[in-house]
Amino acid sequence: MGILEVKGINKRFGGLQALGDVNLSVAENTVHAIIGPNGAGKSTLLNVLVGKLIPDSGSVMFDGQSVLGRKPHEINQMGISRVFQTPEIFSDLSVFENVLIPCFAKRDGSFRMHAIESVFSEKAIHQQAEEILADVNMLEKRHMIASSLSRGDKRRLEMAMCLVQDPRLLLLDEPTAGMARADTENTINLLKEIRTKRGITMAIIEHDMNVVFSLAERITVLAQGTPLVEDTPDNIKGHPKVREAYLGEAQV
Ligand SMILES: Nc1ncnc2c1ncn2[C@@H]1O[C@H](COP(=O)(O)OP(=O)(O)OP(=O)(O)O)[C@@H](O)[C@H]1O
Repeated sequence: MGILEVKGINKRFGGLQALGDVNLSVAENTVHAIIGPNGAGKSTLLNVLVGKLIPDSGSVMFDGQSVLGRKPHEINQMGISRVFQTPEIFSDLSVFENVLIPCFAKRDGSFRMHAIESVFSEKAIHQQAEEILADVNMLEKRHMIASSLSRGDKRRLEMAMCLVQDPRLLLLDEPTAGMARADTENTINLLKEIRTKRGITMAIIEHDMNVVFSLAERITVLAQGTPLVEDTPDNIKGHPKVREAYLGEAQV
């Protein structure tokens, strides 16, 4: 039984069946890639998982609890975080200030403080922000303005902000889209580090097969809204059904 269990998901947009009977099981503490040609339904599936889209039928269970019908922020509080193609950071603020924002938001969202406790908690929050920046190897860049970072480091910063919430499942939507090689490598290493240090389960949508094969332990191939094959990267490589699905696109 996976930490994420998707069963029989169907989603239509008018006459178009974007998802047709999608089943997916993501095991805890693994990196699971969802790949497939353009229009296969990958983003639609991700949007269902984070509560942005309501499917016509099916179920989504996270750690034994139903996700469907919950609002995106409630799903986030359950421990599911999504990372978008473009890092969501505050460009005009420093690296450190960026990480302080979710730290304070977490404190203020969880309980009210008396003034004296608030002062102590502020120290603790600064320490927490430093620890998280150290975790993603960004402590030395804490005073830099976020807009001046490389794309790979922007991704590192965003990931630090995301880690404040202590997610158990990270959903990554093409995390290296549009990146130069060096930034892509930076991001692959970042995700490997987070996986090793924190054991966070990851489901990743990605077109770059180098990224997929560097990170994934399981791969599900979607085509026309339906899972074609689910297997290990070695078995997916050169799989005839996968080649057929990708005909005319990037080689797998
Ligand atoms: N809001 C929407 N309204 C109508 N059709 C949609 C909507 N969102 C997606 N679709 C259609 O559903 C199908 C699946 O789209 P989706 O974006 O999930 O595919 P994808 O696998 O993520 O593709 P890509 O790799 O190009 O991002 C496509 O045919 C798309 O045009």
